[in-house]
Amino acid sequence: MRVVTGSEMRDLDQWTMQDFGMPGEMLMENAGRAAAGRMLTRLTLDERVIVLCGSGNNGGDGFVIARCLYEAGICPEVWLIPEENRLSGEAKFHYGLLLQCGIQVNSVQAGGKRCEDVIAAADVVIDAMLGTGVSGELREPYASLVAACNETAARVEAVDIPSGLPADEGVMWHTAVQADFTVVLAAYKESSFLPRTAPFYGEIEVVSIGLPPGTYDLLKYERRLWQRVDVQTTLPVRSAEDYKSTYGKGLIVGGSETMPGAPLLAGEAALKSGTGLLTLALPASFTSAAASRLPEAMLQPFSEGVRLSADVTKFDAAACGPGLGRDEAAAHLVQHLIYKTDGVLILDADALHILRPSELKSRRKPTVLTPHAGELAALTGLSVEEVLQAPFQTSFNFATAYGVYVVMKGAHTITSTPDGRQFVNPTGNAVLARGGTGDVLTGMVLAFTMSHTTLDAAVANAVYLHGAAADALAVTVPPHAVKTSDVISALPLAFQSVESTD
Ligand SMILES: NC(=O)C1=CN([C@@H]2O[C@H](COP(=O)(O)OP(=O)(O)OC[C@H]3O[C@@H](n4cnc5c(N)ncnc54)[C@H](O)[C@@H]3O)[C@@H](O)[C@H]2O)[C@@H](O)CC1
Ligand SMILES: Nc1ncnc2c1ncn2[C@@H]1O[C@H](COP(=O)(O)OP(=O)(O)O)[C@@H](O)[C@H]1O
Ligand SMILES: [K+]
Repeated sequence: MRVVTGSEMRDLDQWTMQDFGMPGEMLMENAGRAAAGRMLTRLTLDERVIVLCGSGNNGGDGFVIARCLYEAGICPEVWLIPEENRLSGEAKFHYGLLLQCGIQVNSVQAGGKRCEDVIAAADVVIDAMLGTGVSGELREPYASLVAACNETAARVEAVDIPSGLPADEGVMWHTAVQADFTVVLAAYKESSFLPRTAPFYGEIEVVSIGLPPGTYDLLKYERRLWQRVDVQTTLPVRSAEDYKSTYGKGLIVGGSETMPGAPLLAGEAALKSGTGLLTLALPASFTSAAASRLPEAMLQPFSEGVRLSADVTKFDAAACGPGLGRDEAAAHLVQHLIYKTDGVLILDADALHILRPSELKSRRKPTVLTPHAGELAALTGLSVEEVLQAPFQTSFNFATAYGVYVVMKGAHTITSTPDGRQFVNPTGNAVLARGGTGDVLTGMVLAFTMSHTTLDAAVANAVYLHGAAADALAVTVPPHAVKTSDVISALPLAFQSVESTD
């Protein structure tokens, strides 16, 4: 399932109409009919339904939806917001069809009965006022109608985008319809994954509108949801012939006097995600505690302030950062790993604060960075607010500029590849909003980079299953009564959830 910007969506529509030859009226019929189909699964014959139609193509979808509801025996009250003469193109065509069916259309501009009062008295409001074409502050009468939608007790179902909300990240916006459901046309829009804008969508359903196969390949960059089926088709199957080294030799470097637990969480997660041979490089003062907690791991003690004695070239993959601290010795360690490791290097937590980004360009083997918004802000010199406003662009820019994978963590983690593709993660919940869950992810990424055929799948699958473990926990335990190591304990449930055939 693709994730697009407003302008990419317009390109897709244009290619479908001009190059593929599908008339715009047909595309709009497909869109409206598909949206109506979803809405009809919730509508009952006794509900008072109002369809609000704007002047652009989103309004055109509203005319089609109204006609489809009539076909199904539901008589919505249709309201046209602009003057009739403002309609053009496909929207005008479908307005004409609606009138030919003998369906009455009320006009907001005509005066008399107030649309706001009808919205207040409705059971269901279908919001086809504004879609991807919205720009700037909402003008009247849209601003008042959006406010009325947000005051009514009715169920609000938006078409494509809740009116007023931008399709893209990074756009200033003012107010928007708070929908209960949004039937998204063809592809997710970026704003459905951003912390500030996602809540306006309510529950999202994506419908196909008949874009021809291969259309998405014409877009310059691939940006898509990483779904269960992707995990199912890329997760390696363990074979009876496997040996302990089949899944690689992994190294985790981290820990300091004040944060001894972080590398242990990463280590336990790596072991529970398939790693056969794991070495933990930790400050010498707590290796005995580590040995009793993780007897499966080998240990490389280092005295704080002293460099790592292990030959890092012997490892297939290394992860560095959890609990490491940010002093000069830690910075030397990170630099040492950047220059000396001969496999995949994963940098997380403190390592992200002390690395010099320019040094990443010297790496000949892949590098994976796993920052949250604050860490990506530190890496890029932007503010956290700027990163949160444009997570797609910020992580894309960093990944492509430095040739690294960037896993920007959040409620919808975005993985960017060095060549500019992006995968959005659908799993996870607020169970993960607690200290140490990022360390767990780091261990999983380490394990998966050594077991998977491609690094894209390794990173995206680790993120997916990390979230799936939290989802499995959330259905069995109240989210308050969880600690981070419970997420590791739930990993078998996460693996099972993708292995089952239902
Ligand atoms: N062929 C296509 O392009 C298709 C488009 N579709 C629909 O078309 C939508 C996009 O259509 P449009 O590009 O016509 O744009 P919209 O329908 O989103 O809105 C454009 C109209 O809104 C007005 N407007 C913009 N900003 C405003 C503001 N701040 N305050 C008040 N009015 C404002 C503009 O004057 C313009 O008339 C999609 O979201 C989707 O619902 C679907 O029908 C599928 C096919
Ligand atoms: N509300 C949430 N919904 C889904 N995932 C979340 C949420 N909050 C945090 N996460 C996930 O939890 C992890 C937190 O990582 P991080 O911020 O590095 O924590 P720490 O440094 O304490 O380990 C990330 O994988 C992030 O995507
Ligand atoms: K809308």
